[in-house]
Amino acid sequence: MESITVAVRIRPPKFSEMVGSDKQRLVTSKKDSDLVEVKRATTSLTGCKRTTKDKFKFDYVYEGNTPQTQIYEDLGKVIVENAVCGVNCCLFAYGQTSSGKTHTMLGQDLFSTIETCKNKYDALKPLIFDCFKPLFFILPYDVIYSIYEMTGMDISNHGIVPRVVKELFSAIRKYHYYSVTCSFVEIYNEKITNLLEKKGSKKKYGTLYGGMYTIHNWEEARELVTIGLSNRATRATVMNDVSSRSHAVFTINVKFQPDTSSASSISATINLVDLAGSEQTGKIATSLEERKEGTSINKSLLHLGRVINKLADLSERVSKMTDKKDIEETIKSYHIPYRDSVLTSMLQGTLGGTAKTIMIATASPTEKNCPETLSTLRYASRAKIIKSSSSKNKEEGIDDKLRSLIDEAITQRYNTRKLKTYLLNRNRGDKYYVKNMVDYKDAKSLDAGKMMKITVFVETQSSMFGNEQVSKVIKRVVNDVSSLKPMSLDYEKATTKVLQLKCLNV
Ligand SMILES: Nc1ncnc2c1ncn2[C@@H]1O[C@H](COP(=O)(O)OP(=O)(O)OP(=O)(O)O)[C@@H](O)[C@H]1O
Repeated sequence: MESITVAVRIRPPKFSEMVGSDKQRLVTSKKDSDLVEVKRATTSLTGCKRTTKDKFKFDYVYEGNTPQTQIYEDLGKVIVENAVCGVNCCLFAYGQTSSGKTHTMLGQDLFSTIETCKNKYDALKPLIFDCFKPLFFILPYDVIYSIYEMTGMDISNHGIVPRVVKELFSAIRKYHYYSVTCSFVEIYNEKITNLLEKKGSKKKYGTLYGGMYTIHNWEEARELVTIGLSNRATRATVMNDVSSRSHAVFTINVKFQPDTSSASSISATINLVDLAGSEQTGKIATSLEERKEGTSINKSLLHLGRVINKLADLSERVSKMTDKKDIEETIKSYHIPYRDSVLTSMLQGTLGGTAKTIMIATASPTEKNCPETLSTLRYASRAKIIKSSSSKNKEEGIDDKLRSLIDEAITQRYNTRKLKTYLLNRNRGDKYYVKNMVDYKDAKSLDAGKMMKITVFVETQSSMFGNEQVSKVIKRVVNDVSSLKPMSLDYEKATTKVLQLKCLNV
């Protein structure tokens, strides 16, 4: 059993923090050290003023100038490596508002930012501490762009999410069969919203099935992330001009067949989470609505904390046991309250246990934020106790795959038949036409693409089945679908006509 990985990233001080009265930096980490030290002024019971030092030890501690590439190399790469071995993963960023969570998880697509901002200062604000900064203020964009293209340097400033997806595709591209689906949702006031489907977003890539978008390459994923980010609930607060007021969860399901000669496939789920700010409500809320929002954020972070505490408690108990049976039984009977909040229900299966879990605690370096920083570091220390033993998801054998295809085929066949009946009866008058169409609205869910996939799968792999009954079912479905093909054009026309009739209130 290993502890979950916990890293701390201290954001560089902002300009205002360097020149104002708040300039004293209290969070320090010695170079190449895994220690964070928080110095704070306290007053003893006798009234003496003194400086207290709180020390915390983590797996990684990053200071302000650590580049995004380094964070990815240490924390993101592990996620990809585990996922391609079939291990579920979760990486989440926790910290107060404006401490750098979104910067770490999503970062900025520098060139598209320059395109949209058309303002050097705004576009380059996030790069203020980058060593490339002087160049941007002297040279025009296109010259800079060409220099970076020529040198192949990665200055995209992308965060962990786009880098993980990019590397994931490079890792699985070599396999004969693979599928990647993703979703990007936000949890705001305990409600889940699909960030890829909100009004105004132009869905250019991917096909939606069961709430997940199928993506074929990293450019498609990048497009989806951009759409999602533009739909996210943000608001200017006293501490951050574009504060994220929701938890954003980017989920990737990956499935691939590593070996063409074997029929089994490997699958894994990755949850990448940018949590909403963990500060006390009073610190940034100025209106009733903001207070309500802050309370909801705090509540769900509290539930996450509870789950973390329970997982840590379970790990402590289990570490004292030696008998394998006792350990198994304790784990089985121990209740972890995942269902108490939307966030923890979503993360169940990728937090602790057999999953690879990584937490990045982000912190501000200034004195003013000292109480919040201490609270973040304490939360992170608690998470450090959680033990997990990453293990692979069960490989899906040919039987499982076949079973799910048959279930799918049977549903499709049912819909096909309904559609067929409808098409044959459609000449019986307009009223019947509409009623019938409503009755048979399920038929609309007939997915030609999916039937095609099943047919190809059956045709190419039928020799493997060796099961007469199974072959029969699949053959019947294939026949049904092909008999429907000539009618499908009519079906399109029929749908349009029904819509027209409905508008006329027939
Ligand atoms: N490591 C860093 N290097 C350079 N700039 C950073 C870094 N971390 C954060 N920033 C900048 O600080 C500002 C606030 O960061 P960010 O929006 O990521 O905070 P946050 O924790 O997500 O805040 P909120 O919870 O309010 O959304 C942004 O302008 C961001 O670009």
